[in-house]
Amino acid sequence: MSRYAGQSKEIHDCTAKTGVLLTNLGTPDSPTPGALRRYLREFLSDPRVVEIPRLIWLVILHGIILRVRPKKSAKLYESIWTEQGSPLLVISQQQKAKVEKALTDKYGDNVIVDVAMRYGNPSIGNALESFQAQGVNNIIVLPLYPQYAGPTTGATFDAVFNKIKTWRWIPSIHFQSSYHDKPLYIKALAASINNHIAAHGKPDKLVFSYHGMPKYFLEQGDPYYCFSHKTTRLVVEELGLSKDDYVMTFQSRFGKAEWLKPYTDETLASLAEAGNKHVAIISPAFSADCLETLEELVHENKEIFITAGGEQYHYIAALNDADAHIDVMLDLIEPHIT
Ligand SMILES: C=CC1=C(C)c2cc3[nH]c(cc4nc(cc5[nH]c(cc1n2)c(C)c5CCC(=O)O)C(CCC(=O)O)=C4C)c(C)c3C=C
Ligand SMILES: [Fe+2]
Ligand SMILES: [Fe+2]
Repeated sequence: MSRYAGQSKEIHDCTAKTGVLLTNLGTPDSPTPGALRRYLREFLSDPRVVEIPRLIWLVILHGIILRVRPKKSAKLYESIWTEQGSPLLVISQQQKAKVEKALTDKYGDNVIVDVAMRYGNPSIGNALESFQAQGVNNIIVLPLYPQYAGPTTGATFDAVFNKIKTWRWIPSIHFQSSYHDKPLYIKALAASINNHIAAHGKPDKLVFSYHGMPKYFLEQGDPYYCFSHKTTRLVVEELGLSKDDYVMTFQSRFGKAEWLKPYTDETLASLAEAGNKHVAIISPAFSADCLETLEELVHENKEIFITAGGEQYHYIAALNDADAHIDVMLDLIEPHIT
């Protein structure tokens, strides 16, 4: 058996064919403790995600976390699960269908589009194998994380490299590392906030809540914190907001280490205690609604705000498969189609 995977000679002289791979983080196959254990084991074993010394982490992961967390997380996933499956996967498939339609309308079958998850299914490896079998010789990888972070975008590129390094013929490949400051993305967020304000009125505070990460990632040189601040600054400028109109926070803490601050839950409680009655919250780091928005932002944090004296709490949905969001993706993809 050969060391590298090759293709049949028939596709060696085929015309240029581009494969566009949209990716997101991953989600369990079902909202059950067993599926959660498999998913969390793969996700949390990745050194890109948890960087504490390997041996110590594996003891904590297998000895404590994988015994406790799957049951707790399964209940949360159950509360957001839909008939079609996990919202993150369902929305990712809707995004893929719209991007595929726009690109095939314009480029015919010279472009194919697929969606994959970094952890769990559908896998990045299978999507790349399918590209290879279809004679793709130009690959565009678009991880749907607007702000580059090692644990998300970096980990995605690892998976792509690991697959492609087994191929005999390596195609042209474009990785979209970040798009936190791209004008169409900023305008799409601003328009979504404006639509929300038109429907529900101007909040006392607009909260920009980003998925958090341990502070040591920032100290070791990860740009996510700074990219997130840049996104907020550009959206605020686009909306013409003043300093008192908004706050920026980080959510979804996990584990004992210090994470990026200020924390979303603590900030919401202080905002209510300080007399803010009405907040609207948006989470620009999520390109699709998922557990961290539909459970944590829609329910958990609302309860915190209302219990602390707040009255109106609104979550502004992720850009999901909105046309303006599909345009953001097309704008990132099209320059790299050959
Ligand atoms: C353990 C550390 C974690 C880091 C670092 C982290 C970074 C990070 N994550 C996202 C986006 C998503 N995270 C999601 C789920 C999720 N994240 C963590 C932990 C870390 N994330 C856990 C343990 C989980 C699983 C859910 C749970 O058990 O609580 C998801 C998927 C949600 C879904 O619907 O399936 C996304 C998307 C970003 C952008 C990010 C960057 C800093
Ligand atoms: Fe996460
Ligand atoms: Fe969470």
